[in-house]
Amino acid sequence: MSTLLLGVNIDHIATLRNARGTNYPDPVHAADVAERAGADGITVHLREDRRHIKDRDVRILAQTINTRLNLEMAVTDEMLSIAEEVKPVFCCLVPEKREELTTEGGLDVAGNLAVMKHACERLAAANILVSLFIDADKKQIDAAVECGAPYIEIHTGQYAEATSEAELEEELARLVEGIEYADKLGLKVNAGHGLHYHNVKPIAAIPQLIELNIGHAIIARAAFDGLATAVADMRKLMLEARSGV
Ligand SMILES: CC(=O)[C@@H](O)[C@H](O)COP(=O)(O)O
Ligand SMILES: NCC(=O)COP(=O)(O)O
Repeated sequence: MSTLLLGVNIDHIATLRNARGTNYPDPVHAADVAERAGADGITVHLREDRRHIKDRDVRILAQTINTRLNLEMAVTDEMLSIAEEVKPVFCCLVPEKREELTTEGGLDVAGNLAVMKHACERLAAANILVSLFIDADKKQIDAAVECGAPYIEIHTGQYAEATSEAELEEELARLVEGIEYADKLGLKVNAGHGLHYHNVKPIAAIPQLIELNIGHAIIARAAFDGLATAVADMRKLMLEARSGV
């Protein structure tokens, strides 16, 4: 069975820094520690309101990390221009609402086909690998194919928020069905949002998945155990699930 990659989202290192307006903790330092602990990639979400990651972080990370930068961003002209200039390896296009606490769902690619197609073409022309953050919904998966995006990231938020065993099973089944469908259509499939140490294994065991992007839980665990341990422990759980442990 193929391996499963871990992209570590370091947004909330920036949240902590910005809480006091200091220059520490620095996401650039966090990326280095995460990479040395086994992260396969670094993910940051440059929100339009710059509530955590700042432009400076993205620019320095693009020049300093040793793995792959995955820049999450809204589909706006401003963000597309930043991506074209900074040239991360991956750009994950995500929906964004100014007032949301965190990302609440997947993109409506099917309902905004022309805009999404144009964004995918702009990024592809800049040699950036595009990923569309969508729900495990066949209509959205078909639309991602139509846009020519090589990757999708399946939103696992509803699975993470399930409040009963039955709901969890139902959400997992929905994710598996969508991931299998996307894989059959030739999309490369990642997943993420709300994954933590106690819910990651069933997702990590889905064989078609290439990478999981995980942030909040790892940064929260890092406050007690240190970032290197938090990354290594998450990676261990993912790889155990992949090898059937
Ligand atoms: C797109 C996605 O699922 C998340 O990575 C998102 O970036 C989380 O945003 P916050 O880090 O602001 O919660
Ligand atoms: N795209 C998902 C991501 O980067 C991390 O989300 P979370 O683990 O912070 O919820």
